[in-house]
Amino acid sequence: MKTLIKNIAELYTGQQAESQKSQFILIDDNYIEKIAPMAELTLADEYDRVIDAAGKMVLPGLINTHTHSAMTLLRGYADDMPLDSWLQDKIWPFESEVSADDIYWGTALAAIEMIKTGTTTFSDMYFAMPQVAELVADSGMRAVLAEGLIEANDGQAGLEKALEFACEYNNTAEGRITTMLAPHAPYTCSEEYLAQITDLAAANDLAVHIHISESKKELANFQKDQQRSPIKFLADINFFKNHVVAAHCVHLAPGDLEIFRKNKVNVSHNPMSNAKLANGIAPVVDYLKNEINVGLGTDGVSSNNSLDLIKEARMAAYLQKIKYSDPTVLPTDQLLAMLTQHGARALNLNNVGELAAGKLADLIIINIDQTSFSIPRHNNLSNLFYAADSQVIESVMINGRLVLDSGELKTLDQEKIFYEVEKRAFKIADKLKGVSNE
Ligand SMILES: CSC[C@H]1O[C@@H](n2cnc3c(O)ncnc32)[C@H](O)[C@@H]1O
Ligand SMILES: [Zn+2]
Repeated sequence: MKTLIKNIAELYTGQQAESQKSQFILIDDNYIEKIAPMAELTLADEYDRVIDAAGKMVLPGLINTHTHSAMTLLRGYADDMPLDSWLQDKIWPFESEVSADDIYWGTALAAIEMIKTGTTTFSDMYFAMPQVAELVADSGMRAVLAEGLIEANDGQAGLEKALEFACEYNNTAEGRITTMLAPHAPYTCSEEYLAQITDLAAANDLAVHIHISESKKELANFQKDQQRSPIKFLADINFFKNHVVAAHCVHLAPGDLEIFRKNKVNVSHNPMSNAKLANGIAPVVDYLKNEINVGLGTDGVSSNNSLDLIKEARMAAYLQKIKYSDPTVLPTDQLLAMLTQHGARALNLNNVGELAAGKLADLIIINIDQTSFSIPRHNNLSNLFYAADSQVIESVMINGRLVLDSGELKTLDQEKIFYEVEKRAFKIADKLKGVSNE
């Protein structure tokens, strides 16, 4: 099937720094065949369906480099707490009651939210990955999936299962699913466990997704117990020999930046979660100055509490401007690059993050014509990042398929998903209330 997106008022391809006016995109099944000015559209450009993008801006689909999708089940369940007690007293007890089916439905709710806010790819570290993969297949989304490993809970059996999942599901769902290994953090996995994961990742050509240096306490505990930072500890065990996506990376010790630069570590910056849990503001400007690749992530919905990457980018810009007392840092073109090309690089995805002939057709169509946020149109990217809400996202195409068409979800049954999530989340919360009241 061939699709023509015509009359695009403003197009950001990611390949050219500047936007282009009045363009068309021709898509052949899941690949972009051609992008050119409308004046160059000829009868030779054949197509089966047309999307009229007059008054619309088209961007590459947005990429969430770090989340725990099914944590939608915990939205609003545990707020305003510090990381360690939030995890130990509220999140982990709740998660111990969550079933594989609950995770399917929680991920479905996440997919609704991601699609409606323009996310086409997400990187998930959570439990019950076969169910997450099923939802990804059903929803039409693109995802990088990894079974999260906490050594005390998962041990060797969990590691075997995670590896089996990664090998079996890599490149499935028409290529929309790729996989990684995901040790949770250096404070929940021992040196031996992390070394074993490092070797298994290398042997199976898998990238690794992990939380690192999220809180001040994590850095202080490591320095007390190990006389080195978590990043130096990981470097010492050769953890960075694989492609690594490191979430958070808020607190660095001297030398850590150089370790990241030398080893080409990819940082997933999660400003909303870092702010809400009061973990601090990551030194993103320093990462960028050192040519360290930075993508954006939302983290899970219990520490955010949404999956909206436009909001995330806005928060990233504001916090970096404050941290460095410099309003020029993280301008809107940089935000877009972090959400698209840099995110794709972080996730080891070569064919998304940019719009060009030969790339996969993952894109979003934004209304810049009839929303108050979009007028006046001095600068549409500025309006998107500094003014808009997700209402401006009109259509979302993933792998050449419209999953949101003029505001209508095409792959997911929203009513059923809302019902299932509400029912399942309350059931777990009620059970835990019973336990703590006894
Ligand atoms: C082993 S699956 C992932 C695991 O991580 C937990 N989690 C969610 N957010 C954070 C965070 O900000 N720091 C550390 N761990 C986090 C999640 O609840 C799962 O248990
Ligand atoms: Zn996380």
